[in-house]
Amino acid sequence: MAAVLEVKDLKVEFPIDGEYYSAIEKLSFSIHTGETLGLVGESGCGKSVTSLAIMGLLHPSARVRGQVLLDGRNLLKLTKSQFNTLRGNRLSMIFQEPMSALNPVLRIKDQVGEGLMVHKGLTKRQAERATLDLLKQVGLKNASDVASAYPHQLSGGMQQRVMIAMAVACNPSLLIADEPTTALDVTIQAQILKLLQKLAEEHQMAMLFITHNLGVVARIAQRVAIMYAGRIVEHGFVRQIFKNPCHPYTIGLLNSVPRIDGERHRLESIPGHVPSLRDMPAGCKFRPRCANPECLCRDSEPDLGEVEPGHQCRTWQYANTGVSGL
Ligand SMILES: Nc1ncnc2c1ncn2[C@@H]1O[C@H](COP(=O)(O)OP(=O)(O)OP(=O)(O)O)[C@@H](O)[C@H]1O
Repeated sequence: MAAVLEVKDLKVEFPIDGEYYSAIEKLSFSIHTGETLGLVGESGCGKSVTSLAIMGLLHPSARVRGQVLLDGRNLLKLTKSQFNTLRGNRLSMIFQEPMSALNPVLRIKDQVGEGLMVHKGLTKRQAERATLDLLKQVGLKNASDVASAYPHQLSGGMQQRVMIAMAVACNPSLLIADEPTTALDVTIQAQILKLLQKLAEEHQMAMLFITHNLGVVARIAQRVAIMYAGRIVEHGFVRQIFKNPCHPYTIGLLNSVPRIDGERHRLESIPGHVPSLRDMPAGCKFRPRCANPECLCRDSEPDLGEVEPGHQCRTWQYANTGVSGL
């Protein structure tokens, strides 16, 4: 199957007090047609910087190296206007807070319709008809009432459905979903996950699903990349990561996921915190929080190595096994 998105050796640095500090390092992954990759990590691990780099929305002062290939085209080489054409068209994104992405003074039909007119060249009338279809597709039954409403007249779940309608309007190759259910209550979260799953299948989209919650990933993604301090520390199929987690950070994240099988157990949080960019430890970045710090981790950082086909981990145990591709 063809890779829709290939991120190769991405590095992002930000200037702080005149010096550059690295927020993303050695980041490589790919997503194929119809596939969802979950990108998981605590706050400050670099998930948003990754998505902003792909979307071409990083602050101009950021220094970006490596390659971000969408359908084989390196996005890091695009001009601003080429990026503007791509965004909302081949490349879409939905955010945690739909209200911050919707325009409060425009009716829903004008906001959804605008993308269709700009990117698909529809007339106003055609765009209105297509908008109604899209609103129905995302499960909004009273589509014509929703189309005439302003964002504040809709519930959070409805606003998120509208955002999803806008995001899939032009059949993107890649949809980035950044914590899209975090602000919603649990029942609505489940509905939105189901909707995204259905649309990804129907439209054969590749999806990058960003979250801090491994439990959510298990429900929507086929593969998962665990991120810590701007690096992928473990990567594999969801069943591999849940059955055989190998990196101490992944194990820590799994111990902090509430069980849904009803069995009660104590949730453990990982002691310590994600290092800030100016505070990165030498060697393994997780070492200060690790329950079993190995002496080797102090001096240098292990590369990703293969645990089993499709499953890679950044610990010394696997460091010299090589990686057959992500
Ligand atoms: N413009 C910037 N200038 C300097 N540092 C930045 C900038 N943007 C992000 N960072 C730093 O990069 C690191 C990664 O941040 P990022 O926002 O990607 O984390 P995250 O995993 O998405 O967290 P959250 O879940 O809270 O959004 C953090 O240490 C953050 O402080």
